[in-house]
Amino acid sequence: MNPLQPRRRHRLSHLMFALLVAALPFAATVPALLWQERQDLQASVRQQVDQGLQLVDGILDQADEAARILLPLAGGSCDKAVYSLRRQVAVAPFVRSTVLLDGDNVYCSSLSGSTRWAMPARGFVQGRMQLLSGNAVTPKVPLLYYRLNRGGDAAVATVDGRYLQLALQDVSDRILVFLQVGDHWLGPRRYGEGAMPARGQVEEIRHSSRYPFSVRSSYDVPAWHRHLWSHHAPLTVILLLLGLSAGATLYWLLGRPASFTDELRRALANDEFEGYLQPIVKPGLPDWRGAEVLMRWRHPREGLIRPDLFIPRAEESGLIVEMTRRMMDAVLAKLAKLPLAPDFHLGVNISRAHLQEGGLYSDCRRWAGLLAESGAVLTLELTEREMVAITPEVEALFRRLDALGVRVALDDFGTGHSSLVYLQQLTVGGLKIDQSFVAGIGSDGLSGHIVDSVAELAAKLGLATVAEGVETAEQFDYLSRLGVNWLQGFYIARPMPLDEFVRRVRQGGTWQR
Ligand SMILES: Nc1nc2c(ncn2[C@@H]2O[C@H](COP(=O)(O)O[C@H]3[C@@H](O)[C@H](n4cnc5c(=O)[nH]c(N)nc54)O[C@@H]3COP(=O)(O)O)[C@@H](O)[C@H]2O)c(=O)[nH]1
Repeated sequence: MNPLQPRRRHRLSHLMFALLVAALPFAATVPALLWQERQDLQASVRQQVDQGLQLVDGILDQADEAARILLPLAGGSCDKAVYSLRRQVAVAPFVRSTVLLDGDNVYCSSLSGSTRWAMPARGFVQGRMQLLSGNAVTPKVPLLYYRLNRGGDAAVATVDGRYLQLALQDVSDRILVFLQVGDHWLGPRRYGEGAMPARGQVEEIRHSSRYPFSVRSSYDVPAWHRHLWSHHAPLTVILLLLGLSAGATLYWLLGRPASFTDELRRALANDEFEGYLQPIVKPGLPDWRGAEVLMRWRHPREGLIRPDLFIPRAEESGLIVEMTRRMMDAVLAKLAKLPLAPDFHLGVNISRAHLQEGGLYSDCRRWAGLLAESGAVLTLELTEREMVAITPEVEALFRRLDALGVRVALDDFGTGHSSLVYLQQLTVGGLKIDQSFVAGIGSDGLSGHIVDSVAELAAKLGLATVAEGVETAEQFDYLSRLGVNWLQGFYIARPMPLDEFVRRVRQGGTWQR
C-alpha cells in the first residue's frame, strides 16, 4: 500500500469541506437579505398605491358632492343655475369648473354662463369619468370630468389635473404611481393614452370601489448580483472575507495531523526524513572505512529531530519501511559514485517490520547493485531489542541476503536476551558491541569484561566486530588492542549530513591517528 494515498484523498475532501464553509456566510445571508428586501419593496409599493387610491378617491368625493348638488338643476334654466355652478367652483375643493348638459351638449357653464358645445357621454368611462390632456381654456393642463346623469340630463364637475398630479407625486417615492381612467393615464409629471410608461416585471393595481378608475405602479426586480454590489458592497466584501478566513482556518485545522502517525505520514509525503552518516574506521588504517546511515527528521517547525523520538512510533505504524527505503535511495544516489575506501561497509538500521513486510530482499538487491560500482558492502544492522521470531522463511531470507553479498550484523549486542540464539540459527556476519559497554571501559570493570568476552566470542565464531560509542582515545586504544575490527563514535566523528560526508570523502584524508 502506498502510505501517501490516503493523505491525498483527505486533502481533497478537506479542500471541498473548507470551500463549503467559505461559501456558507455568503450563501446563508444573501438570499435571506434579498428576499427580505424584495418583500419590503413590495410592501412599500403596495402602501404607495393604497395611499394614491385614497387621495384620488378623496378628490373625487369633492367633485361628486359638487355634481350631486348641481344635478337637480340640469335641464333647467341656465340663468337660474349659473350662480349655483359658480358657487360650487368657489366652495368645492379641487373643482375648477362646472357645467350642465342636456343630452350630449353642454348648455350652461360656470365659466361663460349660457353656452353650447358637445360633450358626448360615450367619451366617459362607465358614463361617469373622463381624463383629458387639456381643454380649449387650458390646453396643456390635464383635467378630469366627473359626470352625474339623470334621465337625459347631466351635471359635470371638472377637477384640475394638477391636484391629481400633486397627490400622485406625494405618494410616489422610489417608484412612480399612476392614475388610470379607461385608456388614459396620469402620472406625477405626465399624461398619456394607451400603455403606461416603463412597465416593470412586478405590477401593483388597486381599483377604486366607488369610482371607475385605478391606481397602479410597476417596477423591475433588479438582478441580484448587481443589486447586491450596488446596495451592499461593504457587506458583500465582509461576508466573502469572513467565509474565506473561516474556510482557510478550517482547512488548516483539518490539515493538522490528527495523530503522531498522521504527522509522520505528512512528513514522509514531504520528504522530511534524511540520512546522516557517521563514519566508521578500522584500527591502524587511514580514512573512513565505513559509515552508518542514521535517520534524522528535518521538521519544518521543530528543526532537526532525533530518531529515538520518532523511530519507535514509525516502527509501530509500519511507516518505517517506506521511510528507510526513501532515505537509503537518496543516500545511495550520492554515495554510489564516490571514491570510497576498498571494502567500505555501509550500515543501515533495519526494523522488524521491514523483515516481515517482504520487500527487504528486493530493496537490498537494489541498494547492493547501486553500491557495487563503488566496491562498498551493505550491512544490515538488526537490533536485538526488536528481533523477529526465527522461522524457516526468516532463515531463508538471511541466506539469500548472504548470497547477495549483503552482511547482517546484530546491533546493541548483549542488551537483549536472544543474541546467542540468533548467532546460532541465522546467517549473521558481525556483532555490534553496544555503546553502554564501551562507555564502561577503563572505569567499570564489568563492562570491560563484557567487551572482552564479546570480542573473544566473535573471534571464535569468525564474526566481524564493531564497537559503537567510542568517545575517548583510551577506549579507542583498548578496543584496537582487543582486535575489534571496526570503531565508531564521537572520538572519530559525529553523524553528519550526507552532503558534508560526501564533500569530506571527495577532499580525501578523512581520518588519521
Ligand atoms: N530502524 C531505524 N533506527 C534508526 C535509524 N537511524 C537511527 N536509528 C536508531 O535510533 C537510535 C538513536 O540513533 P542516533 O540518535 O542517531 O544515535 C546514534 C549515534 O548518533 C549514537 N552514537 C554514535 N557514536 C556515539 C558516541 O560516541 N557517543 C554517544 N553518546 N552516542 C553515539 O549512537 C546511535 C547509533 O546507534 P546504533 O544504531 O545502535 O549503532 C539508535 O537506536 C539507532 O539505531 C534508522 O534509519 N532506522
